[in-house]
Parts: sequence; structure tokens; C-alpha cells
Amino acid sequence: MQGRCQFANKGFKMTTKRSDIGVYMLAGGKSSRMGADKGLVNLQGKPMLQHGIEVLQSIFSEVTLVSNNPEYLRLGLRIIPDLIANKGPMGGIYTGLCDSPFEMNFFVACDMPFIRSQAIEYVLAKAKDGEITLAGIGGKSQPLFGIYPKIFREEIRKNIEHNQLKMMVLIQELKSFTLELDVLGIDHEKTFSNINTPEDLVRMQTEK
Ligand SMILES: Nc1nc2c(ncn2[C@@H]2O[C@H](COP(=O)(O)OP(=O)(O)OP(=O)(O)O)[C@@H](O)[C@H]2O)c(=O)[nH]1
Repeated sequence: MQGRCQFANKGFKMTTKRSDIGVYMLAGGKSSRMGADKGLVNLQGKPMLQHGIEVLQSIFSEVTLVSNNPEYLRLGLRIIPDLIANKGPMGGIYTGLCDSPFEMNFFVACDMPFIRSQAIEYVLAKAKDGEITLAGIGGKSQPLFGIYPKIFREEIRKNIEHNQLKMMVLIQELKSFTLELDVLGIDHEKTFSNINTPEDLVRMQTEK
């Protein structure tokens, strides 16, 4: 854990950022529905992925982007390219797990700009060693918002080698569980609103 002193309304407040877990944002997709790299399209005055990055940076000391697009370098983040190209989100998760020095690793997609820090904190608090810990709503898991242990790296590689790229098939195969966000009493459905098309982007320009 890394200590950080901040001024609060009343005197000093000690806050800490987590530095004991790998944190990866997947931004290496084709964005074929959007027609331009999703992470870089303008949402409310900044690149779409910047919204999620800021939430992650409020909790974690380092965030790494998994992407092959050099345009992301201008954002000043740590970036790593996919080890195996064109394998979808599973390829991005495999890359992050190979890169990470940590057993526990939080993964999130770049196209979910309204992720809530409470949802991330909840997943961190409830994560179990040796299990994939996902968040979900109404019984539906979101595979691109959760914690993946490094020990599953080889199983994931085998899925990729067999061209089994469906995240939900992988999740069912490995030890995993899903935390319902409904219990949090926040506007949890926003956490998973993702933006895939130019129409989604227009609709979400006024969302908070
Ligand atoms: N690193 C990495 N991330 C990926 C890859 N494919 C998808 N992603 C990310 O996974 C998340 C969900 O991606 P999708 O919406 O399913 O796919 P997409 O390719 O981005 O978009 P479409 O082409 O419109 O389906 C986004 O954050 C993508 O950037 C990949 O091959 N590598």
C-alpha cells in the first residue's frame, strides 16, 4: 500500500492507493461498430477511456492499458501490446496476466466510462484467492469488470490456442463467482453501460 496525504475539509486525511494488485484496462479492440478507436472518441470533452482511467486512478497507484494503438501513448499511461493479436478481450486478459507481478488483477473494458468506484471497491473487498471475481446485475455477470488470478494464465492460453474466445465459456470452465451490485444501493446499472456505436456516444454525452 502506498500512503498519500490529502487536505480534507477538517485538517489532514490519510488516504491510500492500492499498489498490491495489477490493474489493466482493455483498449485493443477493433471498434468496428464505432468506426474509430472507441477509447479515443470524445465523450463529454475527453477521450472516452479517460473517464474510467480517472476512476481507476482514484483507487490504484498504477493503471496499464492493453492496446496495440500507439495513439494511446499521448495519454501518458503505461501501455503494453497484446502478446497474441486479434483474440478479443480474452487476448487482452492473457496479456495482462503475463505482464503482472501480482496474483490478483483487476480488468475493465475501455468502453464503460461510467464505472463506479464503489463497485470496484466492493469487488476488491469480496475477492477470493484462486477465483475469478466478477460483478453482475440481475444474475448477469460482466466478464470485463472483475478480478482474474494470474494462476489462470495457462488455462486462458489454452482457450486462445483452441480459438475458444467466448469469455462466458471461459468463466464457466474456471473457478469463478459473481457479486451482485444491486446490494450497493448506487446507480449500479451505469457501471456497465458501454458505448459501442456512434449512436450510443451521442446518447451518452449528457449522462453522468
Ligand atoms: N487488448 C485487447 N482488448 C480488446 C480486444 N478486443 C476487444 N478488446 C477490448 O474489450 C472491450 C470489449 O470489446 P468489444 O466491444 O467486444 O469489441 P471491439 O473490438 O472493441 O468492438 P467491435 O469491433 O465493435 O465489436 C473493449 O474495451 C475493447 O477495447 C483485443 O483483441 N485486445
